[in-house]
Amino acid sequence: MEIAKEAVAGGADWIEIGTPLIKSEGMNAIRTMRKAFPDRTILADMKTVDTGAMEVEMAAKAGADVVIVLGSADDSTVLDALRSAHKYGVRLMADLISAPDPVKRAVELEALGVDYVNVHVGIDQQMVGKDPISVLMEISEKVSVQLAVAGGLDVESAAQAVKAGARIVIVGGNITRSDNVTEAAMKIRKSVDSPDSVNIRSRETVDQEIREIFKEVSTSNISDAMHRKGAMKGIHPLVRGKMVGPAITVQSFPGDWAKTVEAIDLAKPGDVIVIYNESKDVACWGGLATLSSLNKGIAGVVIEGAVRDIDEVENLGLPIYTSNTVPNAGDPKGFGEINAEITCGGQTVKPGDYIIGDESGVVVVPKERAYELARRAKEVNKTEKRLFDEIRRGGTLSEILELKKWEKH
Ligand SMILES: O=C(CO)[C@H](O)[C@H](O)COP(=O)(O)O
Repeated sequence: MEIAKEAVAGGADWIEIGTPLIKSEGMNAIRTMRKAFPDRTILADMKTVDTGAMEVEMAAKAGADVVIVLGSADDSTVLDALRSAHKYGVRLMADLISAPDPVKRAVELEALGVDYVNVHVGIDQQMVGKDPISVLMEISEKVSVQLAVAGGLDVESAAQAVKAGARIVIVGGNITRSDNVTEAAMKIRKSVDSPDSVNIRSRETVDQEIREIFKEVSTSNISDAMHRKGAMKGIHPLVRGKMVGPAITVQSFPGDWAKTVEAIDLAKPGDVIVIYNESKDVACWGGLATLSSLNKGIAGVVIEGAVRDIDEVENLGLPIYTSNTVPNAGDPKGFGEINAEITCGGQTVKPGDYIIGDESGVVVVPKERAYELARRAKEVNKTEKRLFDEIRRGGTLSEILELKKWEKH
């Protein structure tokens, strides 16, 4: 309710009751919003896939103005939903989320008679890099039904969507999980009203985007996004500083520091050297290796094993995370391997996996899922910002999360 009030203050015309809210609170979510916002259009995202007439009737009687049916539902469901919508005086929007051929289906849905077609890329799909704008452009050339668009829209993509022909712009997380909902809604409003005034930046490479996001979020955000996995055990910051980069791995052996130091020469600027050395009593890393790493532009070092020359490495400032410190080193014997799969801090690390370190410790993100997990961590980060904002206003975490209600039963 607070978020809805703040979004309306920022210029939102419609209030969408999202599917998760409908699933957790049922039709009462629609009734409550209807009562609180008598002059706003209430959109009920039922995502109906069967019993179209019954679900439209429920939402309409609770106070919705527009009800969403899944575009990929059977024609019989869409048609019966439409009959019910006409009977109860509401409008029907068909949502193209996950439709196998969205362009073809949009044409069919227009022919079936829906009031709106929503070109929608779902939240999970956004996390793997999909966005709705290019499909929207294609669809808007083929239909004249009013088009809505949704799927991770922000100030820039909202403007692009309007220019591509969208009449309704549905924005979720970039408003609802902002730490200033009113301001976020105002910015979207402005971009929808004057799309030509918005400067569209060119996109970074995927690797740049991953690094940028991991720099913005915390290791705790990332571990949450990985369902509490990915954190190294027993590895702590020795020289503090945010560290982000792909791993170059080193498997070394007690008393030997040859491979740990040779890895510096193989590493590229921005890499993180991740070392497993069995010995907690003989150092495999020290001040000279640290200075060499700085010369190569390495982002940081993680060592399950021991580091020495602590005064020097602290002064040099390269982020180092380790399990132990000792004064004595071994010798460069030459055992071990560079860029083999290793275990460090209890986590499997492959070359190229993303390694992120901060005050809380180190997490490992498998390279195959780096983009998705960066995006998901950013969502966790946004949610936490919103929670901080609500707690600052005087609440407590358990009140805001309704912890008792949502404990596992
Ligand atoms: O229907 C939804 C998810 O299925 C969302 O409401 C819609 O995608 C808008 O949210 P966001 O802008 O965060 O994608």
